[in-house]
Amino acid sequence: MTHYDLAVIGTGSGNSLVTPDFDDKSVAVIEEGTFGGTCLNVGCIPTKMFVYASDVADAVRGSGRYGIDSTLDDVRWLEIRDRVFGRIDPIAQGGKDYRVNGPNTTAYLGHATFTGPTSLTIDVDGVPQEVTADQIVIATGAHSVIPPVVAESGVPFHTSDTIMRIDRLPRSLVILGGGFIASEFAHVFGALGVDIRIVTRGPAMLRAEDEEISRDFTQLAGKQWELHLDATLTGARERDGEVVLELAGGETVAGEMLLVATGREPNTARLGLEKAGVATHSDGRVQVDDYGRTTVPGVWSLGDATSPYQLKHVANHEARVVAHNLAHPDDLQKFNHEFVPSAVFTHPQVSSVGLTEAQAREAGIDLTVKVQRYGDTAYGWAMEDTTSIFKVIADRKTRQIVGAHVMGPQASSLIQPVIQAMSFGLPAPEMARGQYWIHPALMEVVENAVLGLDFE
Ligand SMILES: Cc1cc2nc3c(=O)[nH]c(=O)nc-3n(C[C@H](O)[C@H](O)[C@H](O)COP(=O)(O)OP(=O)(O)OC[C@H]3O[C@@H](n4cnc5c(N)ncnc54)[C@H](O)[C@@H]3O)c2cc1C
Ligand SMILES: NC(=O)c1ccc[n+]([C@@H]2O[C@H](COP(=O)([O-])OP(=O)(O)OC[C@H]3O[C@@H](n4cnc5c(N)ncnc54)[C@H](O)[C@@H]3O)[C@@H](O)[C@H]2O)c1
Repeated sequence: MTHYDLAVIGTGSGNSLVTPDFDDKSVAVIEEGTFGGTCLNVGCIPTKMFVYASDVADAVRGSGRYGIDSTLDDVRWLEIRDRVFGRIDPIAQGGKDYRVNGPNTTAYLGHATFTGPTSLTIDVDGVPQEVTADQIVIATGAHSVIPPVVAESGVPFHTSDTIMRIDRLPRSLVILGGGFIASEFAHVFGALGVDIRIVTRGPAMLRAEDEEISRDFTQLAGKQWELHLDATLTGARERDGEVVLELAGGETVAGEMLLVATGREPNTARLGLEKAGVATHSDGRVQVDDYGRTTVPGVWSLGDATSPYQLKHVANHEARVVAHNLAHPDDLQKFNHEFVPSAVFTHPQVSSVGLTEAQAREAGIDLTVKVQRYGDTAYGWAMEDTTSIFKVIADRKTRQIVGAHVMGPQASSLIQPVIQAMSFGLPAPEMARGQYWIHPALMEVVENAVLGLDFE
């Protein structure tokens, strides 16, 4: 039995908990998979590197609009893939080496399970290692949910963990799901020439977004990809080297490969939380208070293991707060989840922060709403844009922006000034008038959106 000041389970955002505050302390860092966790290895970073390549392919295809003739001659998939992982894999390996050989940390490469409130057993290649710690952090992330119909059918399928490493592009890809991961991979593979067939149970894509954005995005998605909305999956089988999904009503959708993107659930089921007394929500997320404390003193949690957001910037924020709190028990900081933005790096990009229009109406806010079309600004003319929108929603009484929802090029960047205004309580008129906006930058879309709010 080895005792530590701190034990961290999971090396995604958990890896950043070993701050200089722990320089003279002993820390166990435990990882059963690839060092660096989801975002680095199978999430944000590789997906966005692929998205960039796919954006370039789309730009080539679309160049005729500007009087430039070009043809997309070839897509060298293996080079695209190896550019991504040639960059990422050494970072994961370097991170692991640093924890294995670095100062004051001991790396345990195996699956951790609680045996009591302050004790863990770690299965390292079949050999149990017993560890106790004054403080333990559960930063175990989440994994893809596989609907039983798919799991029990025995058909081969990919998840986001495996699809990026395939050896050749399929002719066609069936994607089950219509959320973040489905939309991003539809763009990645669709732009590289794969026929995309999306099967999702809802009536629209990206249903968690503002209704107008979800509706407009679904329309554009339908022009790029084959969409099967309102689908109930009843069976799955293989036929002539293809995977066939069977839907209620008798329709079938077939493709050379299947990607399952039907949500992610927290990695808490095989953690022995009941032995520690750590309580979870009904969906498996670890229960924490505003400081990241679980129901057991000395046990903390952060990121996808506990958060409803499942976003890397949230996991990183929570890690910063927990890192502080671990070392400063008399000066605890709170998580700040007030204005959590998100972006979907699909085609076109989508981003959002704050309340949707429907949520704001439901909250009884006296609203002013402006939908600014990119195409009605100078830069939008340069882009020949006809579909992109920046929607901003404000409270007429307080003059504060309560939400923004964007669909179009650079949506993930354009939304940032609104996030800033909301976070620092800057009223919309001051935001619009109190600073210069570079003319004729694309950012004028934001300026005009905020100027268009009606506070009379
Ligand atoms: C395809 C995809 C794209 C994404 N893109 C974005 C994006 O663009 N922007 C964004 O903000 N978010 C994105 N996300 C979400 C983001 O990746 C996650 O929110 C974030 O990585 C969660 O970090 P974490 O530290 O909580 O968990 P993770 O990074 O998942 O780390 C948890 C670690 O714990 C380990 N572990 C689990 N259980 C145990 C155990 N019992 N013992 C030992 N080790 C264990 C796991 O192996 C894992 O390495 C994406 C996710 C996916 C899947
Ligand atoms: N850019 C980003 O920030 C980014 C990118 C990828 C993933 N993520 C994170 O990962 C999380 C998980 O992504 P996701 O796309 O798997 O989940 P999601 O919750 O975004 O979407 C799941 C989709 O699957 C559909 N679905 C669920 N069960 C189904 C079934 N049985 N048959 C057909 N359709 C079904 C849902 O209706 C929904 O459209 C996201 O919520 C997000 O937080 C973030």
